[in-house]
Amino acid sequence: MEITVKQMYQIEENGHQMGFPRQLMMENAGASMVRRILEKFPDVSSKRVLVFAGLGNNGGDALVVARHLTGYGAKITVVLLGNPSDIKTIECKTNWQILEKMKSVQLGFGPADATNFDVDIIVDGILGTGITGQIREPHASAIDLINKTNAFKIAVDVPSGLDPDTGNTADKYVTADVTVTFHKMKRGMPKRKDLCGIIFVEKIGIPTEAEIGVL
Ligand SMILES: NC(=O)C1=CN([C@@H]2O[C@H](COP(=O)(O)OP(=O)(O)OC[C@H]3O[C@@H](n4cnc5c(N)ncnc54)[C@H](O)[C@@H]3O)[C@@H](O)[C@H]2O)[C@H](O)CC1
Ligand SMILES: [K+]
Repeated sequence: MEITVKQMYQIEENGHQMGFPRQLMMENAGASMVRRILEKFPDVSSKRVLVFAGLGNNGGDALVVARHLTGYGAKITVVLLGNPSDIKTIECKTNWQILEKMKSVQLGFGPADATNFDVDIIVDGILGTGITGQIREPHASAIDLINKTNAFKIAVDVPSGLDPDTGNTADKYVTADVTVTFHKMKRGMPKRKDLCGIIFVEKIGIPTEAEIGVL
């Protein structure tokens, strides 16, 4: 079954109201991505990983991926696309503040902090279901950078720049090798495997009753 962005946000809110907080949804989302990364790269401890994080919860998911991957010995660089003080959500900010305390993770603050980096894996946590309109800077430059590399690209929830409802793209968009989308397939994704790559749908612990009245 495929759902709309509006339905996803309603389900997320219902889950939160039932007592399953967004912070845990985010943790489960990031952990589910790491499982898929480990499937593809059992030797991830020898890999250099570049994580792009936007200022919303798509970025928050990516910060969780970064933290979990350090536990497997991967060399992690996280590039936040903006000022930490501009992070939009408490869930994303909480994860950023943890990374700030982790010497094992290199932190950057814009695409310029990522250019001299020969990476094996890129995590696209720039934009997810909260995308609106044409891509603004520095997100646009980050997307260009991602597409220029021949690193393995895995998208958080949606390839950044793809409209999850329609499958249309903004002026810039990530072409991913794999997309891990959460809870249920988003309506506009199956027809855009050219951008999503292989799509995995991962449950993140939201009670199914959160769908009552929505689906
Ligand atoms: N649905 C769930 O159960 C869960 C979803 N998770 C993740 O959360 C994102 C959605 O997060 P949200 O904060 O609502 O939006 P985004 O992070 O996708 O984007 C908002 C962020 O991006 C900026 N922005 C929007 N449009 C543009 C643009 N055209 N150019 C530049 N910047 C743009 C906006 O200003 C905000 O800063 C979902 O995709 C999942 O990944 C939860 O973490 C887990 C549960
Ligand atoms: K994304």
